[in-house]
This record gives sequence, C-alpha cells and structure tokens, in this order.
Amino acid sequence: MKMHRILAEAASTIAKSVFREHKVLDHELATAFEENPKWGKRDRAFIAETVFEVARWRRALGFLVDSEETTALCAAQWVRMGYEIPEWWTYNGRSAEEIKAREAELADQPRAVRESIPDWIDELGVAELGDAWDAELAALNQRASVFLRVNTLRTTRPAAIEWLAGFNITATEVPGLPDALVLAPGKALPKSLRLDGRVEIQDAGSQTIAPLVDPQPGERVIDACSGAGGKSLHLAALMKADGRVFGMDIDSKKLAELDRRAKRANANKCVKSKEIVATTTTDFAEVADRLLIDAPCSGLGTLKRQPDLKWRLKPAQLDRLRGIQAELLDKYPAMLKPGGRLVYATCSILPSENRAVIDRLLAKGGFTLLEEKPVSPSATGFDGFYAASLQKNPA
Ligand SMILES: C[S@@+](CC[C@H](N)C(=O)[O-])C[C@H]1O[C@@H](n2cnc3c(N)ncnc32)[C@H](O)[C@@H]1O
Repeated sequence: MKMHRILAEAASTIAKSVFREHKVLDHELATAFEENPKWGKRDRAFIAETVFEVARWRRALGFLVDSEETTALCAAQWVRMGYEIPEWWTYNGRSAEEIKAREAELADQPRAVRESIPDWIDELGVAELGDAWDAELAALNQRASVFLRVNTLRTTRPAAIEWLAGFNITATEVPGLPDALVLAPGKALPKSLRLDGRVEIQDAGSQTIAPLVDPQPGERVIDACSGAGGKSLHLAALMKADGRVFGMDIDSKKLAELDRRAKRANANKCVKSKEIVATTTTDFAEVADRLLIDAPCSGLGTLKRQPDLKWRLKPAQLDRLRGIQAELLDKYPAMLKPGGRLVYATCSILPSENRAVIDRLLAKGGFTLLEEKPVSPSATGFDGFYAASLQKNPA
C-alpha cells in the first residue's frame, strides 16, 4: 500500500500535539479535517486510524520500535497496518523487519507495556479492581463501535434502521437496550445524519443510565451535570416530552449545545437548560421528582473512545475529581423532593469514584440505596459506567 507524505506528516503532527501538548485527540482530528476539506474518506480514515492506534498503543509501539519519538511510534503503527515505511520517513528507531520480529517479545513484557498504560493507572487498576483489572484493561484497548440512540420523539427503531439503510448504513439492534443501534464495524455516521435529530450518537453503556432514573411523564427531573445533554435528551424521550427536564451545568457553552440538540430532537418544550449559579440549589430546593448527578470523573471507562485520556490524566486530577464528586453529592440533593429518586452516575470503573462516593452519602443518612448498575467493558463490549439509584428518605 502506498502512503501519502502529507497524510503521514499530518498524522504524526496530531499525535505529537496530543503527547507533547496534552491536546485532546478528537478535537485535533476534527480541526485538521475541517482545515483540509480536500482529504477524502480514505485519507481521513488513514489519519484517524494512525493517531487513534498510536495513542492507544503508545507504550507497546515504543517497545517495538525502541523509541518514544512520535515519528518512530507512527512508523511502528504503519508496520502493524501493513504499510512499508517509506524511504522519505525519517525516524530514530528500529527497522520494519526488527519491529515485526519484536511483536513476539511483546507478550513477555510487563502488563503496563503490553497493554500500553501509564504505570500509575495500572497500579491503581490492580489496587481497586484486583483480578478483574486484566480483563477490563484488555477490553478498554479494543476499538470502539459506534452506538446510536434512536430518538423515540422523532421515529421508531425499525424506521430508523430503514432510514439509515437508505444511506447505505447498516445498523442493528443492541439486545437489552430498547432504543440502541450499533453500526457495522468501520462505519461512521455522516454529519448531516448526526444533525438530523432522529438518532443521537450515544454509547450503549451510557444508554443504561436514564432508564435507571425511571422518569415518568409529567414529572420534574433535574439533570444536574447535563453537559451537552446526552442523558437529558434520553430522559425527555422516556417521558414522551411530557413534563420538564432541567439540564444544568456550570459550562454555558455545553448548555447552548444542549439547546440546539433539544430543538433538533423535538424535545425543546420539555428540556430547559439552566446555568448553575450560587443560588441554584436554593432556587430549586425540593423541586425535582428525580435528580441525576452524572458527575465529572476520570473517564477511565471510555478509554476505547478516547485513548489519549490515559496519558493526560494525572493522580492529582483524580483526587480533585473525587473531591468534586463528594461535593456534588453534598449540595445537589437539596433540589430533590423528599421521597424522590437520586441517580449518581460516572463513566469510570474505579470503585473510589463510584461505590465509595455512595457509601459516604449513605453514612451521612437521609438516603436508601435502591440499586447499583455497574457496566463492565469486558462483560458488555460497551464503555464502562457506574450508576446507583437511591431514594431520598421521606421527611
Ligand atoms: C460526565 S460529564 C456530563 C455528560 C452529560 N451528562 C451527557 O450525558 O452528555 C460531567 C459534566 O459535569 C459538569 N460539571 C463540572 N462541575 C460541575 C458542577 N460543580 N456542577 C454541575 N456540573 C458540573 C461538566 O461541565 C460536565 O459537562
């Protein structure tokens, strides 16, 4: 296979900005694609595969090529992809033949190298998950499938499958999740279909959270960390857009995106965005029948989708996130009616961000645990999530 120099250089530049400047891979890729509209589908696929796999397998590739330089890591990845390393590609590291030969030795390397994860996360995984860490880590290194949630305010699942087939996109039902579809491997959803509102890109694991809130038509539901509203829109659909979902966040840009998405989804009469300010918890005191706290977290359950995250995340950041999680569970339940339901959720698989946070809430009193729902990447093939539903004890 022939490799184009401009594309190879673009991929290496993106990978470098991710590793050296801690840029977010997804954003860097989107910007590069926007700035280069002439790149075709195959060009984009080559760049995306290179940078995603280099980010995913950084340490393993480093072992193969015996270098940590991005140019060398890219060379090792291209060997894995079946390319010959072009003579114009200069890097300090082993040759293609040596790279291939070292694949066999990779199996004998420590897990953190083999599975390509910083030592501190590997140690944390073992400390928190014990024997289960091996399988979870391996699952988090798989390539992610594209999952969709059918917006039942606009269409039905069979009609959505047919609609997508009209664009030559094969989507199949995901067992156990009534609104979920998965695309055939390697297929993506073009932008025009993403902006249509009939379907939303939403991981299957994420689609297990809103049903746990169990919102009923006519109720008032607060989604206290709504971001751009992946779960707010799901809540509104489950309520048949009858009632109110307050999508709250401290980030007004994300709320503006929620407003746009709600309009496309036919949910804008039900979903109202509210920027969180100092008086929000008193303004909304005991207003909600149900409260979702989809807390900021390490995101370690989503490494398949954002492998660059593992190199950006630092122990101090994780400590800070645990502090925020505790603080949100301290403050936001004031917005819930007595007898109402609280759901706490994260996209982390670490018990210290999940059950430990709930245990502290339970120890303080005032809540009864109803159900816990961990989503294991190795057991499901989905992103990793955790959710716990609790009842606020009646007054
Ligand atoms: C896990 S993300 C939410 C994802 C979103 N629920 C979804 O389904 O698309 C966590 C969100 O919490 C927000 N956040 C951070 N600190 C917050 C705070 N103190 N109060 C409310 N939201 C906060 C972040 O801006 C971010 O959007």
